[in-house]
Amino acid sequence: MMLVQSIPVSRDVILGVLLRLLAPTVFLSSVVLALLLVSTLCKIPKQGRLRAWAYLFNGPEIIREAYLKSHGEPFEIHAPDARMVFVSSPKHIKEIDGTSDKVLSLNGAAKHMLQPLYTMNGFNWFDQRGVEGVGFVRTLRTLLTYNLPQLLPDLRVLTKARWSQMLTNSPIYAGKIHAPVYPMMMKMVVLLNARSLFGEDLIKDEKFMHSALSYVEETLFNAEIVKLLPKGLAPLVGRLLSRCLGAHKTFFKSLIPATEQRIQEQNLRNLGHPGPKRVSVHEIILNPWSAERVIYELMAIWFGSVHILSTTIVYVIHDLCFHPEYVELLRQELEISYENFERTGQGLPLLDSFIKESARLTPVESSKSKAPSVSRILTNVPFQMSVRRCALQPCTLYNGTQLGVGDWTWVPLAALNTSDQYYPSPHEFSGFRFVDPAQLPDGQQKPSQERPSKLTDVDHSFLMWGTGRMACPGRYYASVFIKAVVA
Ligand code: HEM
Repeated sequence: MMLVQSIPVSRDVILGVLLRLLAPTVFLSSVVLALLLVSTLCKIPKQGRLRAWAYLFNGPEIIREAYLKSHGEPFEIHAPDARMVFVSSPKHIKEIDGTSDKVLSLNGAAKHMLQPLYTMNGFNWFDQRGVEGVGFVRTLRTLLTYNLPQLLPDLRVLTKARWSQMLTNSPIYAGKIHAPVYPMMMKMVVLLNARSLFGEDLIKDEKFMHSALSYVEETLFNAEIVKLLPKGLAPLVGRLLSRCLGAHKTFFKSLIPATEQRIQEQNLRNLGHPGPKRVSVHEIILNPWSAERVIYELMAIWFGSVHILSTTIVYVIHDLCFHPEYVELLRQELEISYENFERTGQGLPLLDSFIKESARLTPVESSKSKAPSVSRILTNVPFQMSVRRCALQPCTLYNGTQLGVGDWTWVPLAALNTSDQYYPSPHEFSGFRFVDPAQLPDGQQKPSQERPSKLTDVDHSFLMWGTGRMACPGRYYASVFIKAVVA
Protein backbone atom coordinates (compact mmCIF):
# COMPACT_ATOMS: atom_id res chain seq x y z
CA MET A 1 0.00 0.00 0.00
CA MET A 2 1.48 3.34 -1.01
CA LEU A 3 1.13 6.42 1.17
CA VAL A 4 0.72 9.89 -0.20
CA GLN A 5 3.01 12.32 1.56
CA SER A 6 1.72 15.89 1.73
CA ILE A 7 4.50 18.46 1.61
CA PRO A 8 3.68 21.94 2.97
CA VAL A 9 4.42 24.44 0.22
CA SER A 10 4.42 28.21 0.82
CA ARG A 11 2.74 30.71 -1.57
CA ASP A 12 6.12 32.27 -2.37
CA VAL A 13 7.51 28.94 -3.49
CA ILE A 14 4.51 28.33 -5.77
CA LEU A 15 4.81 31.86 -7.21
CA GLY A 16 8.54 31.36 -7.74
CA VAL A 17 7.98 28.10 -9.59
CA LEU A 18 5.22 29.65 -11.72
CA LEU A 19 7.43 32.59 -12.63
CA ARG A 20 10.33 30.32 -13.50
CA LEU A 21 8.07 28.31 -15.79
CA LEU A 22 6.30 31.34 -17.25
CA ALA A 23 9.31 33.53 -18.01
CA PRO A 24 10.93 31.28 -20.64
CA THR A 25 7.53 30.47 -22.16
CA VAL A 26 6.60 34.15 -22.52
CA PHE A 27 10.07 34.98 -23.87
CA LEU A 28 9.97 32.14 -26.36
CA SER A 29 6.43 32.93 -27.50
CA SER A 30 7.44 36.56 -28.07
CA VAL A 31 10.47 35.51 -30.15
CA VAL A 32 8.35 33.16 -32.26
CA LEU A 33 5.61 35.75 -32.73
CA ALA A 34 8.18 38.34 -33.80
CA LEU A 35 9.70 35.87 -36.28
CA LEU A 36 6.27 35.02 -37.64
CA LEU A 37 5.55 38.69 -38.10
CA VAL A 38 8.75 39.21 -40.12
CA SER A 39 7.98 36.06 -42.08
CA THR A 40 4.43 37.27 -42.88
CA LEU A 41 5.73 40.63 -44.07
CA CYS A 42 8.33 38.96 -46.32
CA LYS A 43 6.32 36.06 -47.71
CA ILE A 44 2.58 36.78 -47.67
CA PRO A 45 0.88 39.26 -50.06
CA LYS A 46 -0.55 42.35 -48.35
CA GLN A 47 -4.23 41.45 -48.79
CA GLY A 48 -3.78 37.96 -47.24
CA ARG A 49 -1.82 38.97 -44.11
CA LEU A 50 -4.74 39.41 -41.73
CA ARG A 51 -6.26 36.09 -42.70
CA ALA A 52 -2.85 34.42 -42.37
CA TRP A 53 -2.73 35.56 -38.76
CA ALA A 54 -6.28 34.39 -38.16
CA TYR A 55 -4.98 30.98 -39.17
CA LEU A 56 -2.72 31.04 -36.10
CA PHE A 57 -5.66 30.92 -33.79
CA ASN A 58 -8.28 29.06 -35.79
CA GLY A 59 -6.35 26.96 -38.33
CA PRO A 60 -8.38 23.74 -38.11
CA GLU A 61 -11.70 25.53 -38.56
CA ILE A 62 -10.38 27.63 -41.47
CA ILE A 63 -9.19 24.46 -43.25
CA ARG A 64 -12.50 22.68 -42.63
CA GLU A 65 -14.57 25.60 -43.96
CA ALA A 66 -12.39 25.99 -47.03
CA TYR A 67 -12.58 22.24 -47.67
CA LEU A 68 -16.39 22.26 -47.49
CA LYS A 69 -16.57 25.17 -49.95
CA SER A 70 -14.00 23.67 -52.32
CA HIS A 71 -16.19 20.85 -53.74
CA GLY A 72 -13.10 18.71 -54.26
CA GLU A 73 -11.05 21.38 -56.07
CA PRO A 74 -7.64 22.52 -54.75
CA PHE A 75 -7.82 25.51 -52.40
CA GLU A 76 -5.18 27.77 -50.87
CA ILE A 77 -4.65 29.00 -47.34
CA HIS A 78 -1.99 31.36 -46.08
CA ALA A 79 -0.27 30.71 -42.77
CA PRO A 80 1.97 33.50 -41.43
CA ASP A 81 5.05 31.76 -42.78
CA ALA A 82 3.83 29.93 -45.89
CA ARG A 83 1.30 29.54 -48.68
CA MET A 84 -0.37 26.13 -48.61
CA VAL A 85 -2.35 24.51 -51.40
CA PHE A 86 -4.72 21.78 -50.21
CA VAL A 87 -5.89 18.96 -52.43
CA SER A 88 -8.57 16.49 -51.40
CA SER A 89 -10.01 14.59 -54.38
CA PRO A 90 -8.50 11.17 -55.32
CA LYS A 91 -7.58 12.61 -58.73
CA HIS A 92 -5.57 15.50 -57.25
CA ILE A 93 -3.95 13.38 -54.54
CA LYS A 94 -2.78 11.05 -57.30
CA GLU A 95 -1.44 14.02 -59.24
CA ILE A 96 0.65 15.11 -56.23
CA ASP A 97 1.97 11.56 -55.79
CA GLY A 98 2.82 11.33 -59.48
CA THR A 99 4.70 14.67 -59.63
CA SER A 100 8.49 14.31 -59.73
CA ASP A 101 10.39 14.68 -56.43
CA LYS A 102 12.45 17.37 -58.16
CA VAL A 103 9.29 19.50 -58.25
CA LEU A 104 7.19 18.51 -55.20
CA SER A 105 9.38 17.01 -52.53
CA LEU A 106 8.67 15.08 -49.31
CA ASN A 107 12.39 15.15 -48.50
CA GLY A 108 12.42 18.92 -48.98
CA ALA A 109 9.40 19.21 -46.66
CA ALA A 110 11.05 17.00 -44.02
CA LYS A 111 14.28 18.97 -44.34
CA HIS A 112 12.40 22.19 -43.73
CA MET A 113 10.61 20.75 -40.67
CA LEU A 114 13.77 19.19 -39.17
CA GLN A 115 16.55 21.58 -40.22
CA PRO A 116 19.06 18.66 -40.07
CA LEU A 117 22.07 20.90 -40.68
CA TYR A 118 21.58 22.29 -37.16
CA THR A 119 19.83 19.39 -35.46
CA MET A 120 21.55 16.29 -36.85
CA ASN A 121 25.23 16.88 -36.31
CA GLY A 122 25.60 18.84 -39.54
CA PHE A 123 23.87 16.36 -41.86
CA ASN A 124 22.92 18.15 -45.07
CA TRP A 125 20.57 15.74 -46.75
CA PHE A 126 19.33 16.05 -50.30
CA ASP A 127 16.01 17.73 -51.09
CA GLN A 128 15.40 15.09 -53.68
CA ARG A 129 14.52 11.59 -52.55
CA GLY A 130 16.59 8.59 -53.62
CA VAL A 131 19.85 10.40 -54.48
CA GLU A 132 21.64 8.09 -52.02
CA GLY A 133 19.24 5.21 -52.48
CA VAL A 134 15.98 4.38 -50.71
CA GLY A 135 17.38 1.36 -48.82
CA PHE A 136 15.65 2.55 -45.65
CA VAL A 137 12.25 1.99 -47.27
CA ARG A 138 13.02 -1.70 -47.89
CA THR A 139 14.59 -1.96 -44.42
CA LEU A 140 11.46 -0.69 -42.73
CA ARG A 141 8.70 -1.98 -44.97
CA THR A 142 10.04 -5.46 -45.72
CA LEU A 143 12.88 -6.51 -43.42
CA LEU A 144 11.61 -4.95 -40.20
CA THR A 145 8.10 -6.27 -40.86
CA TYR A 146 9.54 -9.75 -41.47
CA ASN A 147 11.46 -9.61 -38.17
CA LEU A 148 8.50 -8.43 -36.06
CA PRO A 149 7.78 -11.83 -34.47
CA GLN A 150 11.34 -11.84 -33.14
CA LEU A 151 10.95 -8.39 -31.61
CA LEU A 152 7.52 -8.82 -30.08
CA PRO A 153 8.45 -11.01 -27.05
CA ASP A 154 11.07 -8.44 -26.00
CA LEU A 155 8.58 -5.59 -26.44
CA ARG A 156 6.08 -7.45 -24.21
CA VAL A 157 8.60 -8.05 -21.43
CA LEU A 158 9.90 -4.47 -21.52
CA THR A 159 6.37 -2.99 -21.60
CA LYS A 160 5.24 -4.96 -18.56
CA ALA A 161 8.35 -4.19 -16.54
CA ARG A 162 8.44 -0.46 -17.35
CA TRP A 163 4.68 -0.01 -16.92
CA SER A 164 4.59 -1.55 -13.46
CA GLN A 165 7.73 0.39 -12.46
CA MET A 166 6.12 3.67 -13.55
CA LEU A 167 2.84 2.85 -11.79
CA THR A 168 4.68 1.92 -8.60
CA ASN A 169 6.37 5.31 -8.64
CA SER A 170 3.10 7.23 -9.20
CA PRO A 171 1.19 8.86 -6.33
CA ILE A 172 -2.09 7.43 -5.03
CA TYR A 173 -5.02 9.70 -4.17
CA ALA A 174 -8.24 8.33 -2.69
CA GLY A 175 -7.10 4.79 -3.48
CA LYS A 176 -6.45 5.52 -7.15
CA ILE A 177 -3.10 5.74 -8.88
CA HIS A 178 -2.63 9.10 -10.58
CA ALA A 179 -0.44 8.62 -13.60
CA PRO A 180 0.17 11.30 -16.26
CA VAL A 181 -0.41 9.32 -19.42
CA TYR A 182 1.52 11.41 -21.96
CA PRO A 183 4.92 11.57 -20.21
CA MET A 184 4.59 7.91 -19.21
CA MET A 185 3.84 6.87 -22.75
CA MET A 186 6.70 8.98 -24.08
CA LYS A 187 9.12 7.15 -21.73
CA MET A 188 7.64 3.82 -22.72
CA VAL A 189 7.88 4.52 -26.45
CA VAL A 190 11.45 5.78 -26.12
CA LEU A 191 12.45 2.52 -24.43
CA LEU A 192 10.61 0.14 -26.77
CA ASN A 193 11.39 2.01 -29.97
CA ALA A 194 15.06 2.19 -28.95
CA ARG A 195 14.96 -1.58 -28.45
CA SER A 196 13.58 -2.04 -31.97
CA LEU A 197 15.84 0.47 -33.66
CA PHE A 198 19.13 0.18 -31.79
CA GLY A 199 19.10 -3.25 -30.12
CA GLU A 200 19.15 -4.63 -26.60
CA ASP A 201 22.69 -3.56 -25.65
CA LEU A 202 22.27 0.19 -26.25
CA ILE A 203 19.06 0.52 -24.22
CA LYS A 204 21.06 -0.37 -21.11
CA ASP A 205 23.29 2.69 -21.65
CA GLU A 206 21.67 5.46 -19.58
CA LYS A 207 23.61 8.31 -21.19
CA PHE A 208 22.57 7.09 -24.63
CA MET A 209 18.91 6.75 -23.65
CA HIS A 210 18.91 10.20 -22.11
CA SER A 211 20.38 11.76 -25.26
CA ALA A 212 17.87 9.83 -27.40
CA LEU A 213 14.92 11.54 -25.70
CA SER A 214 16.59 14.96 -25.43
CA TYR A 215 17.48 14.77 -29.12
CA VAL A 216 13.80 14.56 -30.09
CA GLU A 217 12.79 17.43 -27.81
CA GLU A 218 15.70 19.70 -28.74
CA THR A 219 15.27 19.05 -32.47
CA LEU A 220 11.64 20.15 -32.35
CA PHE A 221 12.63 23.30 -30.52
CA ASN A 222 15.65 24.21 -32.67
CA ALA A 223 13.98 23.44 -36.01
CA GLU A 224 10.83 25.39 -35.15
CA ILE A 225 12.88 28.53 -34.48
CA VAL A 226 15.31 28.21 -37.41
CA LYS A 227 12.68 27.55 -40.05
CA LEU A 228 10.95 30.84 -39.26
CA LEU A 229 14.10 32.93 -39.63
CA PRO A 230 14.97 34.93 -42.74
CA LYS A 231 17.53 33.03 -44.88
CA GLY A 232 20.46 35.31 -43.92
CA LEU A 233 19.93 34.85 -40.19
CA ALA A 234 19.16 31.11 -40.09
CA PRO A 235 22.77 29.77 -40.22
CA LEU A 236 23.93 32.05 -37.40
CA VAL A 237 21.08 31.24 -35.00
CA GLY A 238 20.97 27.61 -36.15
CA ARG A 239 24.64 27.08 -35.33
CA LEU A 240 24.28 28.84 -31.99
CA LEU A 241 21.27 26.72 -31.02
CA SER A 242 23.03 23.61 -32.30
CA ARG A 243 25.92 24.33 -29.93
CA CYS A 244 23.68 25.02 -26.92
CA LEU A 245 21.34 22.09 -27.55
CA GLY A 246 23.94 19.39 -27.90
CA ALA A 247 21.91 16.16 -27.45
CA HIS A 248 22.20 15.45 -31.21
CA LYS A 249 25.99 15.36 -30.87
CA THR A 250 25.94 13.02 -27.84
CA PHE A 251 23.39 10.82 -29.58
CA PHE A 252 25.47 10.72 -32.76
CA LYS A 253 28.73 9.98 -30.92
CA SER A 254 27.15 7.24 -28.75
CA LEU A 255 26.03 5.45 -31.90
CA ILE A 256 29.47 5.37 -33.55
CA PRO A 257 31.11 2.43 -31.67
CA ALA A 258 27.97 0.26 -31.86
CA THR A 259 27.57 0.95 -35.59
CA GLU A 260 31.22 0.24 -36.38
CA GLN A 261 30.98 -3.00 -34.39
CA ARG A 262 27.89 -4.05 -36.35
CA ILE A 263 29.57 -3.28 -39.68
CA GLN A 264 32.57 -5.37 -38.61
CA GLU A 265 30.33 -8.26 -37.55
CA GLN A 266 28.53 -8.07 -40.87
CA ASN A 267 31.81 -8.14 -42.83
CA LEU A 268 32.89 -11.22 -40.85
CA ARG A 269 29.54 -12.91 -41.47
CA ASN A 270 29.93 -12.22 -45.20
CA LEU A 271 33.26 -14.07 -45.01
CA GLY A 272 31.51 -17.04 -43.43
CA HIS A 273 32.36 -16.42 -39.74
CA PRO A 274 29.36 -16.76 -37.42
CA GLY A 275 28.69 -13.72 -35.23
CA PRO A 276 26.17 -12.71 -32.55
CA LYS A 277 22.58 -12.76 -33.79
CA ARG A 278 20.86 -9.45 -33.09
CA VAL A 279 17.53 -8.12 -34.31
CA SER A 280 17.07 -4.37 -34.71
CA VAL A 281 16.83 -1.79 -37.49
CA HIS A 282 20.46 -0.94 -36.67
CA GLU A 283 21.55 -4.33 -38.06
CA ILE A 284 19.32 -4.50 -41.07
CA ILE A 285 19.91 -0.96 -42.36
CA LEU A 286 23.73 -1.33 -42.64
CA ASN A 287 24.01 -2.02 -46.38
CA PRO A 288 25.52 -0.22 -48.30
CA TRP A 289 26.36 2.84 -46.23
CA SER A 290 29.26 4.06 -44.09
CA ALA A 291 28.84 4.13 -40.29
CA GLU A 292 28.20 7.87 -40.42
CA ARG A 293 25.51 7.56 -43.08
CA VAL A 294 23.80 4.70 -41.18
CA ILE A 295 23.67 6.88 -38.06
CA TYR A 296 22.12 9.81 -39.91
CA GLU A 297 19.46 7.51 -41.30
CA LEU A 298 18.75 6.07 -37.85
CA MET A 299 18.55 9.55 -36.34
CA ALA A 300 15.97 10.62 -38.93
CA ILE A 301 13.89 7.46 -38.43
CA TRP A 302 14.14 7.82 -34.65
CA PHE A 303 13.01 11.43 -34.74
CA GLY A 304 10.17 10.65 -37.14
CA SER A 305 8.80 7.76 -35.10
CA VAL A 306 9.02 8.55 -31.35
CA HIS A 307 6.61 11.42 -31.08
CA ILE A 308 4.02 10.15 -33.55
CA LEU A 309 3.88 6.71 -31.90
CA SER A 310 3.51 8.05 -28.36
CA THR A 311 0.82 10.55 -29.34
CA THR A 312 -1.17 7.96 -31.30
CA ILE A 313 -1.09 5.56 -28.33
CA VAL A 314 -2.13 8.28 -25.88
CA TYR A 315 -5.23 9.00 -28.00
CA VAL A 316 -6.09 5.29 -28.09
CA ILE A 317 -5.88 5.20 -24.29
CA HIS A 318 -8.06 8.31 -24.03
CA ASP A 319 -10.60 6.62 -26.31
CA LEU A 320 -10.59 3.49 -24.17
CA CYS A 321 -11.46 5.74 -21.21
CA PHE A 322 -14.16 7.62 -23.13
CA HIS A 323 -15.68 4.38 -24.45
CA PRO A 324 -15.27 1.78 -21.67
CA GLU A 325 -17.92 -0.45 -23.30
CA TYR A 326 -15.16 -1.71 -25.64
CA VAL A 327 -12.71 -2.71 -22.91
CA GLU A 328 -14.16 -6.13 -22.09
CA LEU A 329 -14.48 -7.19 -25.74
CA LEU A 330 -10.92 -6.10 -26.50
CA ARG A 331 -9.64 -7.88 -23.40
CA GLN A 332 -11.37 -11.08 -24.50
CA GLU A 333 -9.77 -10.83 -27.94
CA LEU A 334 -6.35 -10.35 -26.34
CA GLU A 335 -6.80 -13.30 -24.00
CA ILE A 336 -7.69 -15.59 -26.89
CA SER A 337 -5.43 -14.28 -29.65
CA TYR A 338 -2.41 -12.42 -28.24
CA GLU A 339 -0.12 -15.45 -28.41
CA ASN A 340 -0.87 -15.92 -32.07
CA PHE A 341 -0.35 -12.20 -32.70
CA GLU A 342 3.05 -12.36 -31.01
CA ARG A 343 4.05 -15.41 -33.07
CA THR A 344 2.97 -13.96 -36.42
CA GLY A 345 2.78 -10.17 -36.06
CA GLN A 346 -0.76 -10.49 -37.51
CA GLY A 347 -4.32 -10.44 -36.22
CA LEU A 348 -6.30 -8.77 -33.39
CA PRO A 349 -8.94 -7.37 -35.78
CA LEU A 350 -11.02 -5.71 -33.04
CA LEU A 351 -8.06 -3.84 -31.58
CA ASP A 352 -6.90 -2.99 -35.11
CA SER A 353 -10.26 -1.37 -35.86
CA PHE A 354 -10.41 0.42 -32.50
CA ILE A 355 -6.98 1.97 -33.09
CA LYS A 356 -7.93 2.95 -36.64
CA GLU A 357 -11.14 4.63 -35.43
CA SER A 358 -9.19 6.50 -32.75
CA ALA A 359 -6.64 7.67 -35.35
CA ARG A 360 -9.44 8.66 -37.76
CA LEU A 361 -11.07 10.99 -35.24
CA THR A 362 -7.85 12.29 -33.64
CA PRO A 363 -5.21 12.07 -36.36
CA VAL A 364 -1.84 12.93 -34.86
CA GLU A 365 -0.93 15.25 -37.68
CA SER A 366 -4.01 17.21 -36.80
CA SER A 367 -3.94 17.16 -33.02
CA LYS A 368 -2.72 19.77 -30.61
CA SER A 369 0.51 17.99 -29.90
CA LYS A 370 1.98 18.18 -26.43
CA ALA A 371 5.47 18.25 -27.81
CA PRO A 372 7.53 21.17 -26.54
CA SER A 373 7.16 23.26 -29.61
CA VAL A 374 5.98 26.82 -29.33
CA SER A 375 5.21 27.55 -32.96
CA ARG A 376 3.32 24.27 -33.27
CA ILE A 377 1.06 25.50 -30.52
CA LEU A 378 0.93 28.97 -32.02
CA THR A 379 0.64 28.22 -35.69
CA ASN A 380 -1.16 24.91 -36.09
CA VAL A 381 1.00 24.60 -39.19
CA PRO A 382 1.58 20.85 -39.06
CA PHE A 383 -1.99 20.21 -37.89
CA GLN A 384 -4.99 18.97 -39.80
CA MET A 385 -3.00 17.64 -42.73
CA SER A 386 -1.03 14.85 -44.35
CA VAL A 387 0.87 14.23 -47.61
CA ARG A 388 3.07 17.27 -47.22
CA ARG A 389 5.24 18.28 -50.16
CA CYS A 390 7.38 21.36 -50.63
CA ALA A 391 7.63 22.94 -54.08
CA LEU A 392 11.29 23.00 -55.17
CA GLN A 393 10.35 24.35 -58.62
CA PRO A 394 7.33 26.36 -59.80
CA CYS A 395 4.56 24.10 -61.06
CA THR A 396 0.93 24.21 -62.18
CA LEU A 397 -1.65 21.63 -61.12
CA TYR A 398 -3.85 20.44 -63.91
CA ASN A 399 -6.81 22.56 -62.82
CA GLY A 400 -4.54 25.62 -63.23
CA THR A 401 -3.56 26.21 -59.56
CA GLN A 402 -0.02 27.56 -59.47
CA LEU A 403 2.67 26.74 -56.93
CA GLY A 404 5.78 28.87 -56.44
CA VAL A 405 9.09 27.73 -54.97
CA GLY A 406 8.65 27.28 -51.20
CA ASP A 407 4.85 26.79 -51.36
CA TRP A 408 3.41 23.65 -49.78
CA THR A 409 0.87 21.08 -50.81
CA TRP A 410 -1.14 19.22 -48.20
CA VAL A 411 -4.20 17.03 -47.82
CA PRO A 412 -6.76 18.20 -45.22
CA LEU A 413 -6.58 14.97 -43.20
CA ALA A 414 -9.01 15.76 -40.39
CA ALA A 415 -11.63 17.16 -42.79
CA LEU A 416 -11.43 14.05 -45.01
CA ASN A 417 -11.55 11.74 -41.99
CA THR A 418 -14.88 13.22 -40.97
CA SER A 419 -16.38 13.58 -44.42
CA ASP A 420 -19.76 11.87 -44.86
CA GLN A 421 -18.66 11.10 -48.39
CA TYR A 422 -16.46 8.35 -46.89
CA TYR A 423 -17.82 7.66 -43.40
CA PRO A 424 -21.45 7.10 -42.35
CA SER A 425 -22.12 9.06 -39.10
CA PRO A 426 -18.63 10.52 -39.48
CA HIS A 427 -18.39 12.22 -36.07
CA GLU A 428 -19.53 9.17 -34.11
CA PHE A 429 -16.88 6.97 -32.46
CA SER A 430 -17.61 3.46 -33.69
CA GLY A 431 -14.75 1.26 -32.45
CA PHE A 432 -15.51 -1.73 -34.68
CA ARG A 433 -16.35 0.33 -37.78
CA PHE A 434 -13.66 -1.33 -39.89
CA VAL A 435 -14.06 -4.96 -38.74
CA ASP A 436 -15.04 -7.73 -41.16
CA PRO A 437 -18.62 -8.66 -40.02
CA ALA A 438 -17.55 -12.34 -39.90
CA GLN A 439 -15.05 -11.48 -37.13
CA LEU A 440 -17.43 -9.47 -34.95
CA PRO A 441 -18.34 -10.87 -31.51
CA ASP A 442 -21.93 -12.12 -31.15
CA GLY A 443 -24.50 -9.43 -30.48
CA GLN A 444 -22.45 -6.61 -32.01
CA GLN A 445 -24.09 -4.36 -34.60
CA LYS A 446 -22.96 -4.74 -38.21
CA PRO A 447 -20.14 -2.21 -38.89
CA SER A 448 -21.23 1.00 -40.59
CA GLN A 449 -18.47 0.97 -43.23
CA GLU A 450 -19.42 -0.81 -46.42
CA ARG A 451 -16.02 -2.51 -46.76
CA PRO A 452 -13.86 -3.88 -43.93
CA SER A 453 -10.29 -2.55 -43.86
CA LYS A 454 -7.10 -2.70 -41.81
CA LEU A 455 -5.20 -0.04 -39.91
CA THR A 456 -2.25 -0.35 -42.30
CA ASP A 457 -4.35 0.02 -45.48
CA VAL A 458 -3.58 3.12 -47.52
CA ASP A 459 -6.56 4.68 -49.23
CA HIS A 460 -7.61 8.16 -50.38
CA SER A 461 -10.26 8.16 -47.62
CA PHE A 462 -7.68 7.25 -44.93
CA LEU A 463 -4.43 9.12 -45.37
CA MET A 464 -2.90 8.58 -41.93
CA TRP A 465 0.10 6.94 -43.62
CA GLY A 466 0.29 9.30 -46.59
CA THR A 467 -0.18 8.05 -50.10
CA GLY A 468 1.20 6.12 -53.07
CA ARG A 469 4.95 5.75 -53.61
CA MET A 470 5.86 7.39 -50.35
CA ALA A 471 3.25 5.91 -48.03
CA CYS A 472 4.84 5.33 -44.63
CA PRO A 473 7.12 2.26 -44.84
CA GLY A 474 7.11 2.00 -41.01
CA ARG A 475 3.35 1.45 -40.81
CA TYR A 476 3.43 -2.34 -40.31
CA TYR A 477 5.91 -1.92 -37.48
CA ALA A 478 3.94 1.06 -36.06
CA SER A 479 0.67 -0.87 -36.11
CA VAL A 480 2.16 -3.90 -34.31
CA PHE A 481 4.01 -1.63 -31.87
CA ILE A 482 0.82 0.25 -30.91
CA LYS A 483 -1.09 -3.02 -30.46
CA ALA A 484 1.67 -4.47 -28.26
CA VAL A 485 1.71 -1.42 -25.96
CA VAL A 486 -2.08 -1.06 -25.74
CA ALA A 487 -2.49 -4.80 -25.16
C1 HEM B 1 1.49 6.27 -35.97
C2 HEM B 1 2.68 6.26 -36.52
C3 HEM B 1 3.05 6.83 -37.87
C4 HEM B 1 2.34 7.63 -38.73
C5 HEM B 1 0.94 8.20 -38.55
C6 HEM B 1 3.19 7.87 -39.89
C7 HEM B 1 2.83 8.65 -40.97
C8 HEM B 1 3.65 8.91 -42.05
C9 HEM B 1 3.30 9.78 -43.16
C10 HEM B 1 1.98 10.55 -43.29
C11 HEM B 1 4.34 9.79 -44.03
C12 HEM B 1 4.45 10.61 -45.33
C13 HEM B 1 3.88 9.86 -46.51
C14 HEM B 1 3.41 10.76 -47.61
O1 HEM B 1 3.50 11.97 -47.48
O2 HEM B 1 2.88 10.27 -48.63
C15 HEM B 1 5.36 8.93 -43.47
C16 HEM B 1 6.58 8.69 -44.07
C17 HEM B 1 7.58 7.96 -43.49
N1 HEM B 1 7.50 7.24 -42.31
FE1 HEM B 1 5.91 7.14 -41.06
N2 HEM B 1 4.37 7.22 -39.71
C18 HEM B 1 4.32 6.57 -38.49
C19 HEM B 1 5.30 5.78 -37.93
C20 HEM B 1 6.51 5.53 -38.52
C21 HEM B 1 7.52 4.68 -37.95
C22 HEM B 1 7.37 3.94 -36.61
C23 HEM B 1 8.57 4.69 -38.81
C24 HEM B 1 9.87 3.96 -38.73
C25 HEM B 1 10.18 3.02 -37.88
C26 HEM B 1 8.21 5.55 -39.94
C27 HEM B 1 9.03 5.82 -41.03
C28 HEM B 1 8.69 6.63 -42.09
C29 HEM B 1 9.61 6.97 -43.19
C30 HEM B 1 11.05 6.50 -43.33
C31 HEM B 1 8.90 7.79 -44.07
C32 HEM B 1 9.42 8.43 -45.38
C33 HEM B 1 9.08 7.54 -46.58
C34 HEM B 1 9.73 7.96 -47.91
O3 HEM B 1 10.50 8.92 -47.95
O4 HEM B 1 9.45 7.27 -48.90
N3 HEM B 1 6.96 6.03 -39.72
N4 HEM B 1 4.91 8.40 -42.27
